[in-house]
Amino acid sequence: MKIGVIGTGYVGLVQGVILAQFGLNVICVDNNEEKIKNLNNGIVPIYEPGLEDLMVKNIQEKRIEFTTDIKKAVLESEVLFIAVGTPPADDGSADLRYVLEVANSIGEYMEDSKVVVNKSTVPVGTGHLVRETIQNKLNQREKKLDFDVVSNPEFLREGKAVNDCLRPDRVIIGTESKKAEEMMKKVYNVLYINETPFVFTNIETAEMIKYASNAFLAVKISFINEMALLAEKVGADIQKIAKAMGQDGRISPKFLHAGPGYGGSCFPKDTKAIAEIGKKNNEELLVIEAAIKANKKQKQKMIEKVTTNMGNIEGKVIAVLGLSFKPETDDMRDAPALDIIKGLIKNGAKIKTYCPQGMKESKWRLEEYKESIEYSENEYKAVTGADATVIVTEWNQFRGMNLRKMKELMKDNYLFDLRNIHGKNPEVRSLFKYYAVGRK
Ligand SMILES: NC(=O)c1ccc[n+]([C@@H]2O[C@H](COP(=O)([O-])OP(=O)(O)OC[C@H]3O[C@@H](n4cnc5c(N)ncnc54)[C@H](O)[C@@H]3O)[C@@H](O)[C@H]2O)c1
Ligand SMILES: O=c1ccn([C@@H]2O[C@H](COP(=O)(O)OP(=O)(O)O[C@H]3O[C@H](CO)[C@@H](O)[C@H](O)[C@H]3O)[C@@H](O)[C@H]2O)c(=O)[nH]1
Repeated sequence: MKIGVIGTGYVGLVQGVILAQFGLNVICVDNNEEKIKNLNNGIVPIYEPGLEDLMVKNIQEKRIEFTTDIKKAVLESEVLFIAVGTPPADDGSADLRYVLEVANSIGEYMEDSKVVVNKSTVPVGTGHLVRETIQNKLNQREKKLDFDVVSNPEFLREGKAVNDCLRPDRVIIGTESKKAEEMMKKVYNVLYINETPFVFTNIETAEMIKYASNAFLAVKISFINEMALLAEKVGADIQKIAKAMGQDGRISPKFLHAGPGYGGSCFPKDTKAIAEIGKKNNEELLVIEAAIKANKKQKQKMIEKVTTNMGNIEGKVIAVLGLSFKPETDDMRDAPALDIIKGLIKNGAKIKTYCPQGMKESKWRLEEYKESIEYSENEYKAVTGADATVIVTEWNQFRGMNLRKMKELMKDNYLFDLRNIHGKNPEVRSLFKYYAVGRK
């Protein structure tokens, strides 16, 4: 069976490679020529651990190919995955232009029956919009062709995407067609026969499962962040609170790490998108809206933590360690570090920074502030001469830093540990003026 995957970003590329790894023949399409050129040379354009090796292996075994030619992919594939971006529009709703562009191309080029699978995160109702778009194109071409639409949302986490796709917690298949359902069982045969839980449902439910899952996790993070702010005020310890809460199986310890607020290409965008869906359907989603507000406040609180504890930061040098929104990714979309750096610069600070993967993209995202930012070769160079160090992202190499050396290199000894990674080190409080999140 040949599978077409349209869009080779964080989701499409990983999905394409994993389907090839499952033994299917895959053709991946992107309209970004440079991306396709790199992929054809075995170069993965993103940082995602484990992906390049698996991709190269599948290229060599001739199970995966890359092209900019969407017509070829449509003609050759039985099943077509749509995995293009759904970025936020100005009002926070999901911008469906890329999804519908692809649906249009499918309608334009298909010559036989297809199963069209939506992997992008999309508002409820998009499955039907995709169907309508394809059908309109077929009508224009005066073609009577059979096709099915399936919603198959993706739950991979960046940095762990390969494992998440190889061993998903569950696979959601939303469709009204029995034939399409059977086809999807074949696509995911390796998972289906190996006890991965499958949920078969209608398109609307599948579409909403994705938003509900992301929104729930975002609410959980905003909740623990709010508890952290209170813990600081009353002299409690958020890490002990989270651990004890998590020991209740109904709560679970996951996603209870207080920090600088959630970021990334999904939680910020998807919480806003589902809040908009609520408004459009006259059902205000109060809990999710509160989580969005709390997340904005959390980032502001991190800036205040630095300014109030250091006093005036005008002319001070602040080392920011970690730029990407989480470790093991180069993704800078909605990374809290961006807001924190901007806030510190607006208060007069100069920034020295280092991130293992986020620096290239930060340079253009922070272009406007470039006079106030110096990018360093490593974490020790970044802290050299700094009045304060702010750890924004918990890359392992920052966990393993030699704190004595760090202190010696710094000019003053403020350490703001926004991920609570050094709190248990007995030396940290004697070496630094140490500030964590959610504990004194
Ligand atoms: N990134 C994640 O961790 C993640 C996880 C689950 C779901 N999602 C969802 O999956 C979707 C894709 O996310 P992503 O992070 O992979 O996005 P991305 O921006 O990394 O990749 C999208 C790709 O689609 C390509 N594209 C756009 N229009 C095209 C067209 N008409 N034809 C061919 N290619 C086209 C772009 O060039 C880009 O390479 C989004 O809806 C997102 O919300 C993302
Ligand atoms: O206890 C926690 C857990 C996470 N975060 C932050 O939350 C954000 C998102 O983290 P994570 O969920 O690990 O990363 P993503 O790669 O954005 O993955 C989320 O978004 C994807 C896109 O929709 C989904 O597929 C995944 O299931 C979902 O976890 C990051 O800024 C984290 O630092 C915290 O602050 N505290």
